[in-house]
Amino acid sequence: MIDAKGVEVALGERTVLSDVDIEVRKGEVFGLVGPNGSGKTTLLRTLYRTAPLQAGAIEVAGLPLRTTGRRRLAQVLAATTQETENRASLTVREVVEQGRVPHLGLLQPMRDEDRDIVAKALAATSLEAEANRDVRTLSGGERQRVAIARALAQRPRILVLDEPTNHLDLRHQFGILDLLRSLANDGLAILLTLHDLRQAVEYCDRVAVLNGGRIAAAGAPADVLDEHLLAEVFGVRGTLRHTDGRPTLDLHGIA
Ligand SMILES: Nc1ncnc2c1ncn2[C@@H]1O[C@H](COP(=O)(O)OP(=O)(O)OP(=O)(O)O)[C@@H](O)[C@H]1O
Repeated sequence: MIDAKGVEVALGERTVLSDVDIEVRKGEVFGLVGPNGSGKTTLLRTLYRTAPLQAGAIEVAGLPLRTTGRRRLAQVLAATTQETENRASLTVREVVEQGRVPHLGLLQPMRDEDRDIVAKALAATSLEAEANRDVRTLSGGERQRVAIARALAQRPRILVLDEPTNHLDLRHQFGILDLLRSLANDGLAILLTLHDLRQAVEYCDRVAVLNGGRIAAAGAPADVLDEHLLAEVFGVRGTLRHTDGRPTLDLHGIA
């Protein structure tokens, strides 16, 4: 669903990503992890084209990113960014309805099926009770869920999320991760950045570790996030365990 090869990105004078390959498949939750400044957000930004691709090639749902139109791209790929700030006076429902825009003709009003999709996106993110509130009055966590609801309303094949658990209390973190898991089980390809390596181990089918703009390792989290890599890349001590056949990560502090 996402096939990136040899991605190189420079911002200003700095080369921020070099020789990055990733492949995200239908039905999987793929985590991008790495220390601060390692290039995670930049890699996501290349996908929605707010960071320039100097070299390499990216295909999304079989479409070459360089030559695909904005609207066509938005029909297959939806993204939530760290900037969930909304300055206009819109209700939660109106923001989520924006997700339908790539599927409607110019000036075409919302159809019943669009309203139904919006209602489902609001329900999936537990926002039904907030639907008529002005988004500017919401907490950071509530806005995060609005951004996810808008992306879901786009009915994409690929969902890209930059730190979707940021600002969320623990219950809503697990709620969102469970939701993403079930969306992947239904066939969506999900690419997300995460800082919490324990969540990456528990929720991601595969991860890629970015370090200094390069892929340091990629694969199943239990194969990748070993003691050596945790110390080398993240500077922490950690141990992987298997409980009831599922991997979990214990972190013990600074290496
Ligand atoms: N517009 C820019 N101009 C120059 N350098 C930039 C620009 N944007 C980001 N960078 C640099 O690119 C590098 C990668 O940044 P990026 O935001 O992709 O990292 P990240 O892994 O998402 O970090 P974090 O975990 O802190 O969110 C950093 O060193 C950052 O300072």
